[in-house]
Amino acid sequence: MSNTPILGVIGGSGLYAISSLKDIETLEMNTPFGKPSAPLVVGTLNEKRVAFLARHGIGHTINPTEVNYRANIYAMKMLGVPQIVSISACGSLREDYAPGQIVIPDQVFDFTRRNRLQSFFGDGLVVHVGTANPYCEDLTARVYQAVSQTGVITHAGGTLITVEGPRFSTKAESNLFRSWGMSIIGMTACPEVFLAREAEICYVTLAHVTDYDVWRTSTEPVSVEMVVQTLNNNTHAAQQALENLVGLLPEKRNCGCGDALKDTIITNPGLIQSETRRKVRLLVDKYLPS
Ligand SMILES: CSC[C@H]1O[C@H](OP(=O)(O)O)[C@H](O)[C@@H]1O
Ligand SMILES: Nc1ncnc2[nH]cnc12
Repeated sequence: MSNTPILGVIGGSGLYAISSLKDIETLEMNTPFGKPSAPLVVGTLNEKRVAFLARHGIGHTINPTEVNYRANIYAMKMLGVPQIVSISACGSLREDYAPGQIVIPDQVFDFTRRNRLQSFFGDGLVVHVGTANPYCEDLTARVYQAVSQTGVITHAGGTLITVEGPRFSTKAESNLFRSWGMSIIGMTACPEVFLAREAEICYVTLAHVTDYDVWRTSTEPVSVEMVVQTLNNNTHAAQQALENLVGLLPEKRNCGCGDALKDTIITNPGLIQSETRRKVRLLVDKYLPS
């Protein structure tokens, strides 16, 4: 078996480890963008190597604004991970997406405010990556199949709005997001999904619906207790879905994610500083003259 992980899993609130991983290696990593949220844990799941990372750190010490999203995605890239599933706790902005169910969104809306670092590039290297369809459609189909097999009610599609947090929304905000057609709400999808695209890694969010946010008059407003309680009832389903998913992953990707940076570099290669290039070598070397 190759030691290169076939799948990366970024676990969010309530998912700090994959209990069924075997033959584990724990890797303290460093990247040109700093340290990831926690050591990466590589282990075997259903006969395939999988890399796991706890987004908020062990013991949940890092809030959504403070997560070093660039280091987390770059660390996955350094391991050679071709596809990532993000597990995320989300509020529902629709009546028919109920707590306890799972949503696989197909769009995101970035409503973050605190200037989260959105790109690996800059410093004299200008890159404009396409994000019209931010989620990998091939991986989405497989994740949907894997989750459906668990028996949990699963919804394909919907727009995930990312708010800055760490506070939950006001009723005015929640109702506005509903009027905009948003389906679910979280605090971490952006910029993670965009950085995965720049790293040419397929990316999908598996969203656990944990609450109805604050808009629904007949329901208590979201609280941490509510989120944790719903997640605790659902952790087993997420782990089972991951086990199913590794059995459904292709040996070779057939989507376009692996070439996402093709024709996106607009800077004259002769003007790129060697220090800048060195930092993102893993991402751009195949597109630049040596
Ligand atoms: C604990 S409630 C709010 C918190 O939960 C979600 O985290 P993640 O997306 O990492 O599962 C949400 O985005 C907030 O960060
Ligand atoms: N209602 C909510 N708003 C933002 N992030 C969340 N994570 C879980 N529920 C949430």
